[in-house]
Amino acid sequence: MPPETIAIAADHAGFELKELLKAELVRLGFQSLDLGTNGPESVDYPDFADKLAAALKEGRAARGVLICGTGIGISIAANRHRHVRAAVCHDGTSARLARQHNNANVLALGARLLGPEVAKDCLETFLATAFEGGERHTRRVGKLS
Ligand SMILES: O=C(CO)[C@H](O)[C@H](O)[C@H](O)COP(=O)(O)O
Repeated sequence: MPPETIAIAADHAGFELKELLKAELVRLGFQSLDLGTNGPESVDYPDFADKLAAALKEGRAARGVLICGTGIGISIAANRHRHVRAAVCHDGTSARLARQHNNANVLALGARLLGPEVAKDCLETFLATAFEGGERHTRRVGKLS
């Protein structure tokens, strides 16, 4: 079976962490779909959230990672798309619960807030954790869309 493709995008604040997490994705056995930005020049995070939302909608990836300075702006932008459930995570626990309870399909990270090891832990946990399902979580997630 081919490796699962994970879409990844960032603004200028998240560019460096995106590069690091791309390598981490390969180490974890995934393939990355890099949607930019491709350098440290200032860009607007909504543009990259929109690119990732489009990739998910078109089936080019089922899950994604978005990075800006705090994870906040880019997650707000991504969550304007009905098919996106983007969760800003700060540690392994929030990443695990974002999957188990919220069935989040996008991990949002703040590159100016997290060290590389914590960011890698968020990524690995997010990708390894399944939605818990069950009546209450399924009902609540259903109400989101
Ligand atoms: O949207 C944000 C704040 O929630 C992100 O952290 C952005 O990356 C940040 O606003 C970019 O700031 P800059 O001063 O333009 O580098």
